[in-house]
Amino acid sequence: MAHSPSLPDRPRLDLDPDMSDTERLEALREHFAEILQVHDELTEQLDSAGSRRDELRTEADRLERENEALKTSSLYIATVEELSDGEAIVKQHGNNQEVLTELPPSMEEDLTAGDRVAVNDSFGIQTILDGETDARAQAMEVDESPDVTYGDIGGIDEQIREVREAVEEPLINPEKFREAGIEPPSGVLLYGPPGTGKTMLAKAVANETDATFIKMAGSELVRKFIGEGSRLVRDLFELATEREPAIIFIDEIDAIAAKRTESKTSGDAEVQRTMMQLLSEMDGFEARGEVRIIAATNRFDMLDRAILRPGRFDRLIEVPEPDFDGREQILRIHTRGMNLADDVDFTELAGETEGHSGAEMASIATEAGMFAIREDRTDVRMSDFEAAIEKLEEDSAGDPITSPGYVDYAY
Ligand SMILES: Nc1ncnc2c1ncn2[C@@H]1O[C@H](COP(=O)(O)OP(=O)(O)OP(=O)(O)O)[C@@H](O)[C@H]1O
Repeated sequence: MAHSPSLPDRPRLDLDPDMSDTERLEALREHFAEILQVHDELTEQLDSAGSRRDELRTEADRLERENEALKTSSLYIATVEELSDGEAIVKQHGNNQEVLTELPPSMEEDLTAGDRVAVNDSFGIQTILDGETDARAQAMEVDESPDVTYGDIGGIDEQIREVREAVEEPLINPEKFREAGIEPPSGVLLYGPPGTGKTMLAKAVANETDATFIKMAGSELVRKFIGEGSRLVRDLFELATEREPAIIFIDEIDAIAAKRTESKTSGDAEVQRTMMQLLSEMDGFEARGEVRIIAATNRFDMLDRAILRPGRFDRLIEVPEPDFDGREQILRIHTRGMNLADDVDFTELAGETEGHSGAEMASIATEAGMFAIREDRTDVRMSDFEAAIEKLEEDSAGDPITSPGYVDYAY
């Protein structure tokens, strides 16, 4: 904080009774001059205090605006663990951080331990969530306008064409199908190894058709929302109908639609109920208008064939690992914004990355950029890409899931 400047000393007037009139006059003149000087100094201090006040006012306005923005920004989800005397211990979901927070008086009566609440950055409780809103919000990722385009996806042009034909056409030109007297595919299943662009494809279709993208992960339904699976599947289709045109994307569908014999959770009636709900939603699908459904799996071999019957996921599209040209294209896409040195040779890099997925090609590009930054350079060189490939191979050597040779699925 700035200190206030000290005030000038008050001028003293010392008049000696023995002074002559001339001396008195001189002393008075001097005193007057001193008073004028003090006056000037005080005026100057007043001016600078005035401008400091203006500065503080601007700062206060800015803080107020920031405060408003904070109040309206995103909230975190937490669970109330204990309540006592106007205070509560809440535990934030995700990072499990526990915090003691003061209760707003208006909420004291309504809150009980175990309630789920929305808290702001300073853990102030903003609202009490009902269970339904909370699970729905957590289980589904809703994106009104995803920004992925077909141009961002490399090496799977044929798959893009097939998805456009099966999902985009029926949404944009439904009359074409009516006139030709054919039913568009009900659901599209994308299958293939991890990180090959399946999610990107679904997002790009939503973008291209101005549809809302609604994603649900099968594995989360089984792991996180035990007992809520079938209700959430119903909610998923309900939400899509509310937001149509919409693309429903069910990732890792094998988690809820595995063959009984192979599923680890085969005995789990809950998983079975979730799958039955999905099938019944899909069977009543035609009436739903502008909603299209895409699912993805890395484990095609595990799927219960019931979900592949006509009227359900009846268009299967394999999304394989990128080939030589695909890897080159993906690298080009992910280095579009980079400052590349002249020696970067994409063809050579594509040759050195056999067996790597699209996601791995993307991480090679990012890692190469990091190597350049670490060396304080702004251009990314061939040697950075080579170091990035080496790092990726070292990192995945001990990890059978991401290592290039992983072929645990059979089609
Ligand atoms: N064909 C591709 N073209 C460009 N980038 C790609 C491609 N495939 C993967 N990527 C990169 O990898 C990331 C992950 O890809 P995506 O989520 O689409 O894979 P996925 O097939 O859905 O994987 P998973 O089966 O693990 O869910 C993308 O965000 C993108 O950066």
